[in-house]
Order: sequence, then C-alpha cells, then structure tokens
Amino acid sequence: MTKLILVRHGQSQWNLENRFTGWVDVDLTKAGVAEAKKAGKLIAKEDIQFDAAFTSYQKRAIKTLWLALEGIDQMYLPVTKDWHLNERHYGDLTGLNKQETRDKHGDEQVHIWRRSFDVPPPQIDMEHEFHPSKEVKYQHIDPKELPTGESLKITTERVLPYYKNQIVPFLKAGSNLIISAHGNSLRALMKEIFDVADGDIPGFEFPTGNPLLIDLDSETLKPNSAKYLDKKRAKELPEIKG
Ligand SMILES: O=C(O)[C@@H](CO)OP(=O)(O)O
Repeated sequence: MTKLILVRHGQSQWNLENRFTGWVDVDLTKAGVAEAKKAGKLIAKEDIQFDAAFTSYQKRAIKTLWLALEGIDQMYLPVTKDWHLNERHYGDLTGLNKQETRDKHGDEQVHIWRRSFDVPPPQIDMEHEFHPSKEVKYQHIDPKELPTGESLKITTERVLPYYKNQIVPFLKAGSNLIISAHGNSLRALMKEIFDVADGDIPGFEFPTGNPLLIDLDSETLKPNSAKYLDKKRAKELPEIKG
C-alpha cells in the first residue's frame, strides 16, 4: 500500500477575480496562502513519511507545495517540477472574466468550454501574448509541443504519459508521494486512478488547498480508500470500483 496526496493549489488571484487562468502564472491570494498552510496542518495529522513530491511549473502550485511541506516539516524532500502537470491551457479565453464571457457567449457555451471533456477553447497563435513560448521557463521546449488551447481530453493526454512514466515507478516501489497541481491536471490523474468515464470526469471538482489522501494498492495502482482531509470543504469523490 502506498499513500498519495493530491492537492490543488490554494486560492489564486484569478480564482478570486473569476478569470480563466490556465497557464498564466498568477500567485496565491492571502486566503490561498492560508489554505495551503492549513493543508500542511491537515497532512501533518496523518503522520505520513513521504518520499518525494511533484508539482507544476506554476507558482500557485509550487508555493502550495512549499507551505504544505513546511507544515509537515519535510522540506528536505526531493521535489520534481514539470510543465506536464500545469493547468489546462485556456487558449483565447485566458484572462477573460468568466461571468462576462457568459454574458457575451451564453451559459451553455461557457459550460461547454469549461466542463465538456473534448471541446477545446479557441486556439491562440505564436504571436499571442499568452503563447507559452513567450515565457523564459518554456523556451527549452519545442514550441510545437506547447499547448495553445486545451480541452480536458488534451490535458489528460499530456498529464497521463508523464504520470505513467515519471510517477508510477515511485508508486510501484511503495513510495508515499505528494502532488501539488491544478483543477484540470488533477482531474486527469483522478480519471486514471479512479477509472472515471470521459463524460463523468468534468463533474468532479477539486476544492482549492484541500488535500485528497488516497490509499493506493501499489501493484494495481487502484485506490483502497480516499478522503479529503478538510471534511467541511470536501467535494464528492468517484466511487471506488471493486
Ligand atoms: O481558470 C482555470 O484555469 C480553471 C481553474 O481555476 O478554471 P475552470 O474551473 O474553468 O476549469
């Protein structure tokens, strides 16, 4: 058995402003910092010795991980940061206010963009201010590999090969891990671990800064049990298939 914590970053500035965020590297709000610290306290109560941690290239997830590791006094752990764990890229919706976008395009269209499995948002091109190649940290990556507007399906197709190649070997070896990431990159992991159907996975929401503790069978990598550590802010979990 191995213990896996999945934690979505604490509230970000653009969560607060209700803007499509995706790959924009916005920081945590004060409330987000408090959520991340609380996540650390909640994980500490579980008394788990971790072996490694993973996070994205985005500071809201990185800082959440720092604060959680501080909370459990395990700041020495090896941390791997990788862009494959980044949030879904929101294409040409990036930066727009979600309510204003509903007012302009209608509730149904915005719901399709946000919660369909395979409808991507409008794409951006290389010239666009939010094209990832504009950021120094992505300049070592072939621009053709960088996303320009992802559906949850496309996000899943970049997150899961990374999970299988880089994270699963740790889990199979029985290592306890923390992964700090984003609403949609975590949905991709939830889909794989809980074997959730394409059409059902957009319905599951990760609350910000609320660690999900999963007891995994280290052979099958399927969950034996799972719980959010902050019960008051818990959301529904997929059923565990026998
Ligand atoms: O804006 C975003 O990047 C994501 C997560 O905050 O939003 P959504 O809830 O639409 O997936």
